[in-house]
Amino acid sequence: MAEVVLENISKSFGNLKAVDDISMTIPNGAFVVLLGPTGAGKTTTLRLISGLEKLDSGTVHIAGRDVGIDTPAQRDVAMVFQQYSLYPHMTVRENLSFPLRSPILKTPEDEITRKVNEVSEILQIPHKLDNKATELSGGEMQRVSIGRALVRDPQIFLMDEPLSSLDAKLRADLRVELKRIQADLGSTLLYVTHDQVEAMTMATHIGVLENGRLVQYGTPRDIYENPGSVYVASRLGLPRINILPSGLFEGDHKGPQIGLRPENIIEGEGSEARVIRAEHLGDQTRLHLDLNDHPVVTLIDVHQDYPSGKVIKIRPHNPLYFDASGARVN
Ligand SMILES: Nc1ncnc2c1ncn2[C@@H]1O[C@H](COP(=O)(O)OP(=O)(O)OP(=O)(O)O)[C@@H](O)[C@H]1O
Repeated sequence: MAEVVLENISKSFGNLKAVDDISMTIPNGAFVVLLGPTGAGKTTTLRLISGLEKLDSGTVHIAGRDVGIDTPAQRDVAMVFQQYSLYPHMTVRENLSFPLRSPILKTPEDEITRKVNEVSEILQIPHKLDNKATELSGGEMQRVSIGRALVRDPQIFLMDEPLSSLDAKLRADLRVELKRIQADLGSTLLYVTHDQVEAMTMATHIGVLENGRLVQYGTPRDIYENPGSVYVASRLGLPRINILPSGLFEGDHKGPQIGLRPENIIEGEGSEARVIRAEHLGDQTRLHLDLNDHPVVTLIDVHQDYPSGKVIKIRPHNPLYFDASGARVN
């Protein structure tokens, strides 16, 4: 496992800057999550590190070595894609063994058997080991794809939404397993996801991408509590942070836009808001409000009754402030 350092890396497709001057260090043993909407440049960043895509400019160092001219195989990275990439004519066991049989690794047979069995247990597919890859469901194929990476001991794992095609229960199980494996082995991992829960629970660091640029890089807590912009603040937190004109609330304000997460809204005093509806999600209840023609979403006590049309009062508590362009000001 190794530290990976990106220095000023860029990649364009025609006129489009898919990755725009990104510099970041992925520390040895870190679990780094890249967050950003579709098209932000997450997959291209992974492909540049793996060598599947060629850099326009900048450098990638893996374990202190510039890998600029190395092939993907020479870089010794293990990549898991969103779409499964298995050998269809091979069994699950053969698919999982394949990476270990490379002439470079020369893994002994008993070691291959041990690794394949261990990984199939983790991924809950030991009963499918002798099935052909074509005889698996989509979720099973995806687990075998993850397994093909996990049997190896690469410099870095690069994973592109590896859990997105799985059902909620399996996703939750594998989230815990992946984090455990990474922590046990001290693996270095760069992981792309749209799923906030995955990002908050697994990451040691989060990098937020916007139009090919890295706009913030820090711990999950830092990104949540100290976002540098409306854009970053909107990446984490469910329901999403409410961004409103500050003038909707009385008092002095540090900027023209106020950012309110549910924990920043105090009920019972302040500005009047009308209840649109309460959404009962089981473990939480979301309250949709209309505040002077601005929608506001917050959380309320599960047991309280909020009929539509009821008027309540709300006021900010320790809010975030942003300027007109969306940059943080407090
Ligand atoms: N081979 C390519 N040729 C042309 N344009 C490309 C190519 N690969 C990516 N792009 C463009 O580069 C931009 C970044 O794409 P990328 O796949 O890195 O985004 P992403 O953040 O991973 O998005 P998603 O969440 O949808 O996977 C997009 O606008 C995409 O259309």
